[in-house]
Amino acid sequence: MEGRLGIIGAGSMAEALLKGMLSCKLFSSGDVFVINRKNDERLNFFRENYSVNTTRDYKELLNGCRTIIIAVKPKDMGELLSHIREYVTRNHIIISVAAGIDTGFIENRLGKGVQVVRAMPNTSCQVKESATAIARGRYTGDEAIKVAEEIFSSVGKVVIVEEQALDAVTGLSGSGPAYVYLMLEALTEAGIKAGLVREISEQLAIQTVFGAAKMALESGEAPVHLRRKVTSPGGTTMAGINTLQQMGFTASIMEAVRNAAERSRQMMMENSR
Ligand SMILES: NC(=O)C1=CN([C@@H]2O[C@H](COP(=O)(O)OP(=O)(O)OC[C@H]3O[C@@H](n4cnc5c(N)ncnc54)[C@H](O)[C@@H]3O)[C@@H](O)[C@H]2O)C=CC1
Ligand SMILES: O=C(O)[C@@H]1CCC=N1
Repeated sequence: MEGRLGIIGAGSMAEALLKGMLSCKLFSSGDVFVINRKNDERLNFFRENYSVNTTRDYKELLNGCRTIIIAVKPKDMGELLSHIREYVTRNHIIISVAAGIDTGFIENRLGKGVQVVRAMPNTSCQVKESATAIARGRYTGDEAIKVAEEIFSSVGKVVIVEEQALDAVTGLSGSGPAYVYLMLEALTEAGIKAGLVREISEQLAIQTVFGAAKMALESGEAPVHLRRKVTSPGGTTMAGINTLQQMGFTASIMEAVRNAAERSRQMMMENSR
């Protein structure tokens, strides 16, 4: 991609994204500038491991890069925006991945009709398998959306949605990898309890989730049909599924996504105070 990329916040999300983008050569490391707050260790780590440029100067970052990814925690957004406000122009493309921070919050604090894209990727960016949704702000042009789409397409799949959908996206696919990891932990422990050694149990659990996801993606069949194919009447799967449903599996997942989406909405309220 042409031009330089600035990344604000050198945390786990920034690292996952950077790894994915560099590995598919969307940007060369020399064209990436990273800044982090009061944490030179993290900047050293980024410089040493990814050969990117690092800076402690917001002005240098904003003057040198047109596209900026903001990956700080939601609670730090207000303070950060006050630091960069004077250096941001309408030519910049500001892409925020912060959960529960809407484009209006960013636009109000940056002023001048700045182009903002709100994105919700997940940590699978690192292996180029993120599920990302992006939404445009009030002043965001088509080209800015294209740039964001290209960035997140390089690290997985992208959907473009209206901003009001982003709390739901956050509850489903932003947080979703953690639900799947929890399931992997549980499957592994269950396998051990049923008589397997840890290494074998974990390997089988991970491959099973991977294979099921791949089938759902590639077979063209709906998950409900795929599930029925595994479930023989009176067989082992039915015994397992019946237990899952009796213990509230579907209800738990519905409630988990609802609560996470609600938390995203709450975070907006907390941060706008
Ligand atoms: N971790 C995840 O799975 C996902 C996280 N996100 C969002 O990504 C954002 C970052 O999350 P993580 O990487 O997990 O957090 P993190 O805590 O690992 O990283 C945030 C980094 O931002 C730095 N920072 C804070 N204020 C700053 C400032 N004013 N200037 C420069 N750097 C500053 C911190 O020092 C820290 O290194 C959050 O807003 C989160 O909602 C979005 C999707 C998934
Ligand atoms: O837990 C969080 O708040 C962030 C946003 C989505 C995934 N992790």
